[in-house]
Amino acid sequence: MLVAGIDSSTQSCKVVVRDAETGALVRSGRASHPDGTEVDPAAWWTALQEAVEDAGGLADVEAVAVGAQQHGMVCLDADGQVVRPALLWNDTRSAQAAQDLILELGDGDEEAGRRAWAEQVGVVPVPSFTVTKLRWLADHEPENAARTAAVALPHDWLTWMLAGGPEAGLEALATDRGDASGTGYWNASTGEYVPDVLRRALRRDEGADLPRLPRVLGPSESAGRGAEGGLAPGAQLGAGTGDNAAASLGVDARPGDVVVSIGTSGVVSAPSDTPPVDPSGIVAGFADATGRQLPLVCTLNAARVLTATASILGVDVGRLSELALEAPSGSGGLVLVPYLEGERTPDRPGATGAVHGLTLATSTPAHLARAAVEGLLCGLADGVDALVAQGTRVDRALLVGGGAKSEALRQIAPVVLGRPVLVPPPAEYVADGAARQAAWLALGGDEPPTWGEGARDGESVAYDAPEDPAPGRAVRERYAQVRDLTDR
Ligand SMILES: Nc1ncnc2c1ncn2[C@@H]1O[C@H](COP(=O)(O)OP(=O)(O)O)[C@@H](O)[C@H]1O
Ligand SMILES: O=C(CO)[C@@H](O)[C@H](O)COP(=O)(O)O
Repeated sequence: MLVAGIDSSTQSCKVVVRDAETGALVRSGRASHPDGTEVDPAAWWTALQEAVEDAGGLADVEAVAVGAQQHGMVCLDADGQVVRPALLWNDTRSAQAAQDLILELGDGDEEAGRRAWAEQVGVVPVPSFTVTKLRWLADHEPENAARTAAVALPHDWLTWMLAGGPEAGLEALATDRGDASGTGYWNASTGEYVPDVLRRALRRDEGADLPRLPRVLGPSESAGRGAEGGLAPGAQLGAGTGDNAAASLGVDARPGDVVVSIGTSGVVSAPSDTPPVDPSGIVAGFADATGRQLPLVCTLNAARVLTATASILGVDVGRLSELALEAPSGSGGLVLVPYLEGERTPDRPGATGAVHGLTLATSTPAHLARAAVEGLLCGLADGVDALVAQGTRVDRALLVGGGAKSEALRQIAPVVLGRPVLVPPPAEYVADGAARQAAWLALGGDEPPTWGEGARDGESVAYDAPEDPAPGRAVRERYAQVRDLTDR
């Protein structure tokens, strides 16, 4: 029996077809997404069609599930038509909205507002979260806000499109705990939507209608069947989930593991039984795709820091990695603060990147290459510290995402993170997690199927934590000296 998993992420769409019982890879496909932080969902649908075709079609799969970039705001009108292009997780135009929503919940007191959000919703708004995008819409495009009859996320919308889209009706919209927890109006601790927050975001009066929200399915529940004549005709549709929850399932993260994902975003997340309550907003109280919690820290700048630095140096990312490994640990004091798209963690949506510590000695391509890798990792190491401060056990890091292909990043990660790092064989772990969820739906049972070594397309590579933690500490201390010397 075959199942399929989809990863509709920021930069591309990937499809894997795997054996439901063993997890063995049968075939795969991919297609690119357009650039930009505002994207017409039709582009995701086109890319999914191309990726499915590249993967040899889905006519023979029993079940399919979609993992996708989190938080994107997809507004639908009463006929199921998209109201405006989706605002993505890395679109920072709702920075003021985030600030306003914090202040409003605290009656003008920011600290009280942060505490109220952390306790009542499990997250403190940053511009990534859907709730802040809805407030932006209400303030800047009130006609579009008024036309919005339903709000979905990228994975909800793609799953619904597989089920027939507008013909299936808005009532067919479904989501899962993992992605719902990234909206800012669903609480992962209670498992409930928080309608008052949605009402507040949209500035709708008490008693006025609220847009329809997708039904929140359990981890192995069905979202219906693929429409006849569609991309996956008759296939069972899994609940799907956000890409980070899917990656956690795909890589089979266990307590003690922190998944470090170097994609467009940099993410550290760890499966847990305890929802975090972090008024600083650094650790978001998200849910996972197995029924548990997934405390998570996310930066806006990760793999693209490497491509941007490679472009400055006029080399490719392979050469960037070689250069980085030629420079000394700490890059001779050269630090690259990688806020190239503004930053979410720390919450500095208007910040820009910076280079500190240029001297004649550090003015070399190798020093800059290493500073890029170290800067990117220092931001993530701060995230790991924040997870630990919330009581999360972190024994080792599992490195995934496109940037994990960089040998320099692999070798420097244990130094900066101060922990052993395991790099699973290169694979599409988000799509794999979605496929495992689809297999769970198709096969039944209380737990997702255990996929052994047969599901792995290669060997994991282990990088030990350094015996001497001092160089790693020095890198982080130097980074901390200059991290905040940037505009907001
Ligand atoms: N060998 C490599 N070294 C560094 N970065 C790489 C390498 N291979 C791919 N990447 C980067 O990985 C990113 C894509 O990773 P991916 O996890 O698919 O991102 P996303 O899920 O956000 O679409 C791209 O920015 C690409 O440049
Ligand atoms: O906003 C977050 C997590 O909160 C991002 O992780 C997005 O989910 C996009 O992921 P990638 O495309 O970078 O994988």
